[in-house]
Amino acid sequence: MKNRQVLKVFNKTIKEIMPSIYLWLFIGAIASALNTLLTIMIPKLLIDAVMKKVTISYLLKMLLVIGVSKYVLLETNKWIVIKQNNQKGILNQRTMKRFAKKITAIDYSYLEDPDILDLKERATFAVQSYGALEVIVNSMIKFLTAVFTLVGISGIIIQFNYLFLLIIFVLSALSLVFSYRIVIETQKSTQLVIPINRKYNYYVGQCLNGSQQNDFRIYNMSDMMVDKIADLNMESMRWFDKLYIKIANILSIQSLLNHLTQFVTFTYGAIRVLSTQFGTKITIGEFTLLVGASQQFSTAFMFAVESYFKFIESLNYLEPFAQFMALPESEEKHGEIVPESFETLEFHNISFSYPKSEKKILNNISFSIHKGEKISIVGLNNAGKSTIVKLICRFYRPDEGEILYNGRNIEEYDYDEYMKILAVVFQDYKLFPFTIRENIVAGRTNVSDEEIWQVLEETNIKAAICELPKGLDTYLDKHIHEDGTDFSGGQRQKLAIARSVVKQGELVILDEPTAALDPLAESEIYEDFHRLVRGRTAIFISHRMSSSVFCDKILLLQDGEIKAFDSHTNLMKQNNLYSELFTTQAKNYQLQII
Ligand SMILES: Nc1ncnc2c1ncn2[C@@H]1O[C@H](COP(=O)(O)OP(=O)(O)OP(=O)(O)O)[C@@H](O)[C@H]1O
Repeated sequence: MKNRQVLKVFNKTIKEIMPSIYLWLFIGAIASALNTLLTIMIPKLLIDAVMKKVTISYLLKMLLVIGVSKYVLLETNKWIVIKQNNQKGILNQRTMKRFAKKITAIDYSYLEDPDILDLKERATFAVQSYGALEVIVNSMIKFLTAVFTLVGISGIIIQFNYLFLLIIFVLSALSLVFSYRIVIETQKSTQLVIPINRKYNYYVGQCLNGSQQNDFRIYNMSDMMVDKIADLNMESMRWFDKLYIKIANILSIQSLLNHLTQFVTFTYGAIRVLSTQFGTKITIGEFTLLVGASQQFSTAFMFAVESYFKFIESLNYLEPFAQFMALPESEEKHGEIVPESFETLEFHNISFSYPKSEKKILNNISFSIHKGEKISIVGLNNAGKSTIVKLICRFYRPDEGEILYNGRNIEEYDYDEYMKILAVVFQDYKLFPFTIRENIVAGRTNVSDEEIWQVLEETNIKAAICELPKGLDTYLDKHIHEDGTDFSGGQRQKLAIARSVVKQGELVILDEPTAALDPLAESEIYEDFHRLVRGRTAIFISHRMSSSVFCDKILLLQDGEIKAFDSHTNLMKQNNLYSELFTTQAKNYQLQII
């Protein structure tokens, strides 16, 4: 992405979340430049007045005017800086909010794509750790201030001699070439260190993760992890050491150039005071003005170019953020039709491979589910069962074929409206750090406590919640809420199932919903399954074959193809993977009973 496009995204983001910042930026720059110019002028005005032997009252009036002007400018500057800082704080908050919203809105497939995950990581670094938007605003303030100051100072110096202005300009420009090198070197090193830091943070995260401590202890991983972290730390330090040496060398050359500028200024000023060699003689007051202007010119010039490069550098940093923000959102792909009540869901010659993968996960599969049917999808690990769920959820698009809901391609439906049809418990379902009620209701309005308790009873988790002092209003994560609760895996799974039931989607999908349940709870869920989904259409995925007995039909998936789609009774009459899996599991259970 080019800088111009990144700037466009920046501009769009600012305009959307805080357009007033531009106005404050401009006013602040003018006030700051005026303050600098007045500071340069004051010694000249005072010295000239003293040299001209003005009256005391004139001098006092002059001091009063200067004092009041300086005070007003300083107060204005202070007030503007407070305002700007306040706005920058709000800008950061709003940017993160915007970014978080984008993450939830982009196409799901992106969140399983390693390149996009890397981009998200870099974008997070840009806006959170580096604060790219704030850095850009800061560099804009500095740049504008420096440009306004430069214009004023150049106007002063040119009154003395335009050649002198040229010399000061060339020396300042030379100094800046070295500043540019510092920016480039820093940028290069930071980019190189990002992958090392990512690994470092990953390993540190693994060490801090409480849930992994059991394996750490059993397999004695502690020393290996600590060594790995130390190695990565050393690796990043080596990069930074190299960078610091380079920067130190560049800074000493810059310092030399600054001394040269001072030498030229004082020599030229002294000649102008003492002789007419380079023009008419100047007063001591004008000499101080020349020296002050020359020093401020170098500083302002340095600021202007440095802030410009900082601006460009921040645009580079912001690039991943801009790229991420430009990713298409799921909602952008949707149609506008509001789906009607569930009648059929049909896979029509569907083939699918995951993005950036050659492997065909589903190969020309076709099947249909009718209203009220309970379907079990059965297959070995990696057969593509969860992939079917992801396609139904529109997380991915099929490469070939169509998925039809009530005879219409699911893409034609309004995304949010289509999502309302689905009540899914994923294999890796997540509950959120909100209250039990908020988790279960999940954004639905008008859900009565009675309804919630009824579902909780059916999913066998009511008793555990009743025991909690705050009941439904108990928070689900003790890490964040001290008075929260940490349910067991099985209890959480029951809550996730309850959430899907409360959602009242017309198509219920349970992908391995009972993996963390004990055998009793599992058997209750199976038995209650029909009641839980209350006559709705359901797709059920489980490796526990006994669950299929409760379903109307079993979809047998093997090597990306459908090998059978029939009832349990019919499938058991044949010799197929399903009957093999079923009898093997049943035999195991019988053996265990014996
Ligand atoms: N995001 C992804 N990118 C690339 N490949 C993927 C992705 N998700 C899944 N796969 C691959 O697709 C194949 C099918 O996975 P899927 O999860 O659909 O199988 P499954 O039948 O549900 O397996 P299991 O019974 O183990 O849950 C697997 O080989 C898996 O590695």
